[in-house]
Amino acid sequence: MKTIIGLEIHVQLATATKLFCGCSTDYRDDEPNTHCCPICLGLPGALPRVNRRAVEYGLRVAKALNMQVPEESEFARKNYFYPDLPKAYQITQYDKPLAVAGTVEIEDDEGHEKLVRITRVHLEEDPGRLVHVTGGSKYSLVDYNRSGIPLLEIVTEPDMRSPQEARRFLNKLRTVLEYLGVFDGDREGSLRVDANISLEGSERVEVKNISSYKGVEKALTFEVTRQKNLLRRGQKVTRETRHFMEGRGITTSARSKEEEHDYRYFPEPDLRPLRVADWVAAIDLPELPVARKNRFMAEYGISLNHARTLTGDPKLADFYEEVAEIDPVLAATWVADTLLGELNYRDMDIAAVPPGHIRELLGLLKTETITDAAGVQVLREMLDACARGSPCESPVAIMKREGLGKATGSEYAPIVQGVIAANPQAVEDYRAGKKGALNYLVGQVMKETRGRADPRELGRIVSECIDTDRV
Ligand SMILES: Nc1ncnc2c1ncn2[C@@H]1O[C@H](COP(=O)(O)OP(=O)(O)OP(=O)(O)O)[C@@H](O)[C@H]1O
Ligand SMILES: [Mg+2]
Ligand SMILES: [Mg+2]
Repeated sequence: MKTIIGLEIHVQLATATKLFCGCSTDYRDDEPNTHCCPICLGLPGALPRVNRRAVEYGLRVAKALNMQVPEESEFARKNYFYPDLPKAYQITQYDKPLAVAGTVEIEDDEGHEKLVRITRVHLEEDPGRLVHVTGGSKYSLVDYNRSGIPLLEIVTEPDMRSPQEARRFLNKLRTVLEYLGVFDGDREGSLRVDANISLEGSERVEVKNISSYKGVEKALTFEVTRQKNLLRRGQKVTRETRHFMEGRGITTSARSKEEEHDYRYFPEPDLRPLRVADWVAAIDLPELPVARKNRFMAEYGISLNHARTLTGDPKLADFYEEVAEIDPVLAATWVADTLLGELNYRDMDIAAVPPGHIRELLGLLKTETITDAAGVQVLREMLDACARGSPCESPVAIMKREGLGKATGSEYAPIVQGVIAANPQAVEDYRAGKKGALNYLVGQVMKETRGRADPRELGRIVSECIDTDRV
């Protein structure tokens, strides 16, 4: 049974001020209702003016998603009565959106490239936020700091065929938005998704307001199972809106289609239509993820996997380019595999790592001043210090302090002798032709030298020692 998924994504645009007034959007640590004015409070007689930057950001997204920008687009009033909306209508766009008909390339479940069509993008204002007081209170509080924050709603065609595809689409979209610099992914609630899902031939269900990618994938996976079970039992899927309960990983019915509001949309009389089609041509886009990935492979000679990982986040890609010079392939392995793994383990951001230090470490590795194993130890020491907020010690300093420089032959000759003497069985096995025995002996020496010996060199020396012994 074919699964059909379409998404509506609300992106919070990272402008300094709100969509229709000059109130600051940076209210994160501030008291409720301190970023408001007559316009975003919807007081009678207040008139909105469109934030030029928000329109520009919308157009950047439109251009990056290969969309068409019509000659004219228009704001509309969406009427509903709820305390988060002081005007009793939301200013949004309805039948004349900012842009239409785009595409995003993703990988399907078989690993092939496929296009997800974008139906439209439009600008709208965020409503306020209701705060429900716990403990059986008879009232709720409302905070209008968020009221009027610019949102870009991106609507896709129902082109995704599995919850995993939906997740990959969102990842891709998020990367593009970060490259465009129109969106601050670290801000809570900066991307909220309504996920529509149906099984071929049945009604669709809309799961509203999911605030994480994992949440979208989980909610959709739950819905696939729920809807299949209904059909298996001979029941029907009803057209309805559902909520996702993040904690329990399930969706629950919110309202059926018949209970939907009639929003009585009409053109916003206080704002003139936007005529911005010409503006699009003048917008310069930065290099986007696909182009950057291809350039990384061509320019630095690195693998597709490394290029994908490194360009998946613009900050990481910039970081890589800052340290790539000495040896691009070595740098790709260390940044994409080792460093990223160590950062994830510590829940650290790449921004906390000084590129100069990684360049220095790569230099030590390249000149074989330290071994890979000792390099990892140096890196860990360094990141632990950064994570504690201590000054970030340089790799050379750590290497010297900890004595992690590559061991010289004369330094580990006695250790090799000791290991050979202590493991006669392994020596015997090696002589009998077992390759694994040599690796074991080398491992023992590595352990005693704390990874400071070069394993290849060591292999040669250990086997030489055993062979000489024999004579
Ligand atoms: N059969 C379907 N199965 C799954 N998704 C679908 C199906 N048909 C349409 N969709 C998706 O549902 C979404 C339709 O959103 P649209 O805004 O047009 O309508 P709506 O959900 O009724 O309106 P709104 O949510 O704005 O009140 C799109 O993302 C589209 O891809
Ligand atoms: Mg919808
Ligand atoms: Mg909508």
